[in-house]
Amino acid sequence: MNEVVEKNAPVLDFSSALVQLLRRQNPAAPAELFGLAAELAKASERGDVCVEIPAQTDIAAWLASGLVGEAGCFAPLIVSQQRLYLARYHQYESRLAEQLLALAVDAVEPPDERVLRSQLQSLFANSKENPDWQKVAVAAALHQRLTVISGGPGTGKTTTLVKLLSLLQMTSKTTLQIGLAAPTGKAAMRMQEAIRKGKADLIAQGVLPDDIAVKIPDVAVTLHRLLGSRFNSVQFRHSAAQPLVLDVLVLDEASMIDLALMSKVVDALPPQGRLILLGDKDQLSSVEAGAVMGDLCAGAGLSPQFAEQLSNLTGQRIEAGFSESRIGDHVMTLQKSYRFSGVIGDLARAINRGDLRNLSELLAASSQSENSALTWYGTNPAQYDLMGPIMAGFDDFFAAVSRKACPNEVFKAFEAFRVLSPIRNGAASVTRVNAAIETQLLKRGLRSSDQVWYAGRPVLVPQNLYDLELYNGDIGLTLPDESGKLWVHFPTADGGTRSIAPARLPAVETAFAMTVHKSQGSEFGHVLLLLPSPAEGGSGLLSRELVYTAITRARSKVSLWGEETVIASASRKGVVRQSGLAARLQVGG
Ligand SMILES: Nc1ncnc2c1ncn2[C@@H]1O[C@H](COP(=O)(O)OP(=O)(O)OP(=O)(O)O)[C@@H](O)[C@H]1O
Repeated sequence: MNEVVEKNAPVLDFSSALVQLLRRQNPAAPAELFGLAAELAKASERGDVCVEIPAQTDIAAWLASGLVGEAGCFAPLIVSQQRLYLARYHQYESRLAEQLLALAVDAVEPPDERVLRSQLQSLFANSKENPDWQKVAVAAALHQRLTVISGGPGTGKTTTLVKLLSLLQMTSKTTLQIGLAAPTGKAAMRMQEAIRKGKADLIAQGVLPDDIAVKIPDVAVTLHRLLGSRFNSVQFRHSAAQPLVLDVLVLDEASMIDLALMSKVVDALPPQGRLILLGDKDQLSSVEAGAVMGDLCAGAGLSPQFAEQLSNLTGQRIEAGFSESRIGDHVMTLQKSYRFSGVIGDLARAINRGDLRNLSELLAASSQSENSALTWYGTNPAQYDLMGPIMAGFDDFFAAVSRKACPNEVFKAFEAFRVLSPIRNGAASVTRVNAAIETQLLKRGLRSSDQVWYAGRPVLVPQNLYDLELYNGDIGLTLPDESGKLWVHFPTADGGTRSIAPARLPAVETAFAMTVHKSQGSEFGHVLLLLPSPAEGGSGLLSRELVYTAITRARSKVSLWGEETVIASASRKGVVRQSGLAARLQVGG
């Protein structure tokens, strides 16, 4: 009988399920506690790590209920620093903060300052910046176990990394084992391509000797692969008990790494291992809970002693900053973009700063000519039939599919253009655009109406599929073999592709258009960004970080579809994720 009741019971959302569980444990607990627990569950699904507890709350009564404990207690909910946490998030956050602070104070063998000064001089001989923050970041990292390098697109994070790794190898008595990883397959692939290019550039400039270059790896893996994911388990093979066998771990696209994963990576770092994080603190936070990169960079500034040491090493005047953070000396921000000198960079900056006047001028000056780097469909966006520009954007891709070009070539053509939207459903959404494109393909005879799989169907993997070694966000392209049989090709780390039968991929989504969140860690030649108005249901999701992230995915062209008021209000709205990590890293935290 019980079984029947269970089977027919409605499926509860997380919030109701949590409250039900807590009520079962102690029905007499304070009503406000159940209320805030429900809010906490909902907030955690939005990406918050905790919620603030109202000032007048009788926390003693909550603790007496047995449902809430203080740090270190065994209870479903934890109260800490006037915040309420789900126990596991509290564990991740407090442990990560402790480990980062320990890494920050842990000394490394200091390099010979005289030698380092001359090595920096030769590596940055062509530098025209003063101060050159790339040089400062390298000089700082040589003295640290923990270094965070934040910078917008094209600010030279990878270039800086290659110089840093070469100096680490040059100054080490033994060859250092260096691991390179990124949160998604796409990001790992981009990381290794950028490192290969960075190495080649430095070799060509004559500042990276061949014997050092070979000691800098140029193969990057996903974080899940690095840590050793296990089938059906959230635990990894590598942890504090079985640390990674590495001297230096570099993580790219750190803004995409959520609290739980970051905590597990740092856990798996071996004693004496160095951690270097690269990312852009202004981008969207991770899909899962936390805002780790933003929290690590919050309130950071250089201490007077370290600023002076860096001034001596770099021969440049480095100002100390007022730091609220205990890891302020470990956070380096690269300022100058070497990629975006034109309108895309200006637009990204205007959005980031909420500079509405500049934004308005840039939009007004945009043109709808093919060659313009910024096209704006803004005056009454609904009047535009976007299918023309969208299909034109995929012209080269469809041509490559039709002439049965090799998978790598088809991938290259696909990377040239992408439609991005903040929303999955509704007008101007990912689903709507993908369906409209598939209708066009039907009209052009490139697929038949009953065909889910067709030559040229791009697909996105929406979750980790460990048995297939595919990860959330991976993109595959459906292409026929010589006999006409369809296979889905995925890029591999060695620059090739591997193919999987469509039948093994039941849950994938068509990916001509994708959400801005899923586009993180990728880059496309031309991005067409759809920004739905409040009436179209998109405004709640729009934020400065989202528009900035979307725009900076574009290498050479951005097409923007949305009213100026929508873009302006997004750029005024920063996303604040509730988290206690920044506070734990703060002076006195
Ligand atoms: N100091 C510099 N002087 C001149 N060009 C530079 C400098 N630093 C980087 N670049 C060039 O700028 C481009 C972007 O550099 P890099 O790939 O290192 O940036 P990034 O911040 O890693 O970019 P991404 O946004 O892709 O993560 C490269 O072509 C690189 O050669």
